[in-house]
Amino acid sequence: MKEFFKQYTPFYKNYKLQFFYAFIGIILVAGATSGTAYAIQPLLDDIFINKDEDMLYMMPIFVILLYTAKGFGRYIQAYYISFIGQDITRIVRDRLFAHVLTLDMNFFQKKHGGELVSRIINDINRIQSAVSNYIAEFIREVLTIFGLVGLVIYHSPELAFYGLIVLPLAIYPLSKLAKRMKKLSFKSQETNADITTSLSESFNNIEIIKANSTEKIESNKFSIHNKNFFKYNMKAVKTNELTSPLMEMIGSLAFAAVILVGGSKVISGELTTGVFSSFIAALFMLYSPIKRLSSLYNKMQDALAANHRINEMLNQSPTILSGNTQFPEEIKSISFKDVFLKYDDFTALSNINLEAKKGETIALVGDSGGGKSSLINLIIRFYDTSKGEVKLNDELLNDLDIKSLRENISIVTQRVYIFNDTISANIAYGYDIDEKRVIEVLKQAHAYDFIQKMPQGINTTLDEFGTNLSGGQRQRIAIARALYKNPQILILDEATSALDNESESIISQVIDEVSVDKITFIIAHRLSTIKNATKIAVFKDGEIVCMDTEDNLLKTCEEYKRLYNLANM
Ligand SMILES: Nc1ncnc2c1ncn2[C@@H]1O[C@H](COP(=O)(O)OP(=O)(O)OP(=O)(O)O)[C@@H](O)[C@H]1O
Repeated sequence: MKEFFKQYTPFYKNYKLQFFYAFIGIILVAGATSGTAYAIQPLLDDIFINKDEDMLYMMPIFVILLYTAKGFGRYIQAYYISFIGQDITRIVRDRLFAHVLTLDMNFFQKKHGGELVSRIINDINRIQSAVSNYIAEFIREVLTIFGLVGLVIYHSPELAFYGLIVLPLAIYPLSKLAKRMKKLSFKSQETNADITTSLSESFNNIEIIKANSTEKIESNKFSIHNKNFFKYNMKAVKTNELTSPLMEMIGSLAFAAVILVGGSKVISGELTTGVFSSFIAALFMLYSPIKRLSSLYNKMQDALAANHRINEMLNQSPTILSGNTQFPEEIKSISFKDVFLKYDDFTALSNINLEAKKGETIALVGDSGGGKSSLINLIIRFYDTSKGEVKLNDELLNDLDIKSLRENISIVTQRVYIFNDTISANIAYGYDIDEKRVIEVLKQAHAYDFIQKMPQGINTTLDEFGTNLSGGQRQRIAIARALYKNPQILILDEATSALDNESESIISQVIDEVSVDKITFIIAHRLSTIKNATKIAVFKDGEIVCMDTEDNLLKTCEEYKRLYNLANM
């Protein structure tokens, strides 16, 4: 808990004014609560017993003022405290998202999107009350307790002793309950993340689910997570709701003692009825803030668990670090020397030696899982080599500024990413929109014809998954996007797989034309796409087993011949 506040206290200095207003509200509420208990004494003694008429007119005004002050206090406290809580969570959520985006590809490959969504939305919501409301409630309840304790002691120190003596008895069971709450909060949050993960997985794979009629299986899987969530929430309710009856039972012991001792004092005339009633009222009122404090402590456990998970992510730092050298004006070559790549313990690439020069197109072929995409992962620095070096001109790739490296690389993969925005914004993604250039690259990618026919041409809005486009049209958009920034390295990973033969050969021609001043890497299963490549690297089990032109490979490389024959069967 200490750590939690250490982490969030620095935020508070930006909200001095809001805290000031909230504090006034808190004082009004705490003061008015004690005032209400106090008012019972003159009400009974002066009005009912002494028949004081002045009091009869003053008391109603006093009560109205008291409740008005309390209502006003509660309102401004609630408003300003919420403001602080909402604003801090907004900032933490922004920070967390920005931080997560800087993490390695490896992180995203291991974490489910749904889990990340759950942390950024649900976990941060959970800390919102803790950074604001709980603090305010804590201060308010403590002040109220002080006010009421002061009042009971003022009325009768002896009775106060009997009324308050049982309080320490409550500490042990309450702390047990709090510990249990902490454990349950963790569980409940984990199962909540499972639910989000399961949902996002299902919606992302809806095509496969429908095509295989697995709706029932998926909804059953979801039900299990949902049931677990229910189970832990109910356990938490069971624990949390025990606080109140427990406090009341312990409290009843105190009341019994007070009635016995206080009642006999009233009978013997030592205490007036008014003082005794005011005392009892204050004691009654006292138990409710104490109860609230302990349930606050339990709720705080939930926030601590969420914060622990948030910190887990905030404490992760990227291992793919940027160098300082800007990407060269002109690329001359990229070379791999004795390169190895491991994903955790699995060696995906070994002994890679390859050099590509400006103007060359290198094709990467081989069976699935051979390591082709892994080589691309190294060029764009989604991963770093485990051994060996990759150089661009004479500069180590790792010494280059990552942003400038990626600005000079365009990659088109089989999976096309479309953003919910206009076609021109999709093409110029990350750069200013130059409509002339957008049209130029759309023409190069043979996409302009179908886009012209759309209602608003290049200003037509695409939906997030590009569902208003065919697979081939989406790929052309992706190719146009890759060409837009005129990269020095162009990577096409199965980029033309969704195109028909005719379109593919047209696009291949375009790529041949644009690649004269670049280094181009092409991964393609359709070998017709790569026949013009400068050289073809044949991958098998993470190694390049042959590398040459197609003609030579057909003469010398058994593995290529096998692939070639397979493709032409
Ligand atoms: N992020 C990763 N973590 C762990 N293993 C991985 C990861 N990415 C790839 N692999 C493994 O590395 C090996 C090479 O994968 P890679 O994607 O480079 O093959 P590929 O030749 O591009 O295959 P395909 O033609 O199917 O795209 C495979 O066995 C794959 O399971």
